[in-house]
Amino acid sequence: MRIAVIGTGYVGLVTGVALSEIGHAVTCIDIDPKKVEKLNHGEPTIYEPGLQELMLKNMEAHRLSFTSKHETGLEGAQVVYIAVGTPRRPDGSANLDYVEQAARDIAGNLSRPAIVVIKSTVPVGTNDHIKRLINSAAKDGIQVEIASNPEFLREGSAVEDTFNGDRIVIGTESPAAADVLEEVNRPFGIPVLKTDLASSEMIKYASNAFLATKISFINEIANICEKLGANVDEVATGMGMDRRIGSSFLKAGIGYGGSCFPKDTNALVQLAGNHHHDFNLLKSVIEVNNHQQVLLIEKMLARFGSLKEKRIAVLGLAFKPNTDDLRESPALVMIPKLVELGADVIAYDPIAVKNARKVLSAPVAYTENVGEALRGADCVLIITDWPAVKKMDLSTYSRTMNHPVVFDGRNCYSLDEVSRSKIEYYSIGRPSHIPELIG
Ligand SMILES: NC(=O)c1ccc[n+]([C@@H]2O[C@H](COP(=O)([O-])OP(=O)(O)OC[C@H]3O[C@@H](n4cnc5c(N)ncnc54)[C@H](O)[C@@H]3O)[C@@H](O)[C@H]2O)c1
Ligand SMILES: O=c1ccn([C@@H]2O[C@H](COP(=O)(O)OP(=O)(O)O[C@H]3O[C@H](CO)[C@@H](O)[C@H](O)[C@H]3O)[C@@H](O)[C@H]2O)c(=O)[nH]1
Repeated sequence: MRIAVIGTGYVGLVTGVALSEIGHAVTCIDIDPKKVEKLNHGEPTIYEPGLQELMLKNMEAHRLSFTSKHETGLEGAQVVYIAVGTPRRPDGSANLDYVEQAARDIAGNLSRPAIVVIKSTVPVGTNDHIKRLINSAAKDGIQVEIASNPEFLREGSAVEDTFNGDRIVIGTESPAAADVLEEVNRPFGIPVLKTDLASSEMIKYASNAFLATKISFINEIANICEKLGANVDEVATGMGMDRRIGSSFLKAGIGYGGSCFPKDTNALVQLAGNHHHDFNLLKSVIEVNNHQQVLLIEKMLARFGSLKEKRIAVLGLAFKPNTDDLRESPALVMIPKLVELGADVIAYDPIAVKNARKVLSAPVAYTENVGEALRGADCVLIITDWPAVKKMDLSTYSRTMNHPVVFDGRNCYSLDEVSRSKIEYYSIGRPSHIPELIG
């Protein structure tokens, strides 16, 4: 099948690479010529384990190419994926400007009838709107069918998720279009759910909202555990053993970040509100998450009285490990707050420092070496559960820091291990550890 993918962000690039890997001829189009130039040199524009090898393999096999010209990329395409951004507007709703522009680009350049597949996360009704937009503006009256095919990959494990997903959702108006897309995806060997457009669009928002709800739920349980002396990790393990509940997304911490959960939960609240439904449950999920991001700073203030001139080592900037993405990372809320409180911050991340320099204006020192961050620090704040942090021997803290006081936003260490160490330790939803003789 001849396929065009519009957008080479996370979703567009991984989709394009994966579709070429299963044998399709794919051209990825991006309006950013710098991205296209990099891609044409075999360099992915995102950090994603396993992506570059697959990309190079399929470029060499002439199944995968990149262009900044819609006319070239759309030439002969039978299926066109839209995978452009749908960022949050100030009121929380999804901004559809990029999707609409992609639709106009398709209308102006398509050379044959095609199925247009929206992979971007879009509010219910968008597929319908985009189909009308393309068909009313179509060059030479060329008409398209529309399909919703939401993406469920996670950053940091995008390649793995794409080839081992739980389901592929295909929403269409016509069974014929659904059959074509089922055929396109057949080599993945993943169960396909064929449904209508609106339900498909809703499955994406409902899935992200549900996962975010699980996280805020366990974070609230964590906050109660702290008051009662229980250990949230034990509680989550016990809950997760019930197959009706499931063990995933029950890891308590400083809250969810990333380019999707914050944006999509807000968009769903807004979408419901537009149709006179007050989505109170989801509003609370968002509120709990926002509060969770500052709770550890409150604990730091309770411990030290003031953070003025305290040297704080922040471990992790990315919103989760295995990505250099900082979009909606708790670091973007917590670091400026620490600086505002007068702290002297040195931030460690193995791969996200370059991106942090672009988006964090607070005066912060950066390092890609965890030891350098710890040297002479008065306390540590763990924001991302990077393997290098999780694997660290706890004696490193007591050997290198001024005072080994650790505020762990990701529950990286077992309390057993901590109790045998000399560190003073505060985590989420678990008893603190305060050894004797710490200043
Ligand atoms: N990032 C994720 O992990 C993830 C996972 C699932 C779903 N999604 C959804 O997928 C969509 C894309 O997300 P992303 O993170 O890949 O976005 P992104 O912003 O990283 O990338 C979008 C790309 O599209 C390009 N673009 C914009 N308009 C264009 C046009 N008219 N023609 C060609 N290129 C154009 C941009 O230059 C950019 O490179 C969003 O709706 C998002 O919610 C994202
Ligand atoms: O038990 C957990 C699980 C996750 N998180 C946090 O939640 C955020 C999101 O994590 P994750 O879901 O792993 O990453 P994303 O790449 O944002 O993926 C989510 O968002 C994507 C975009 O819509 C979807 O495609 C994925 O299915 C969905 O998992 C991160 O800050 C994690 O630290 C927790 O705090 N506790």
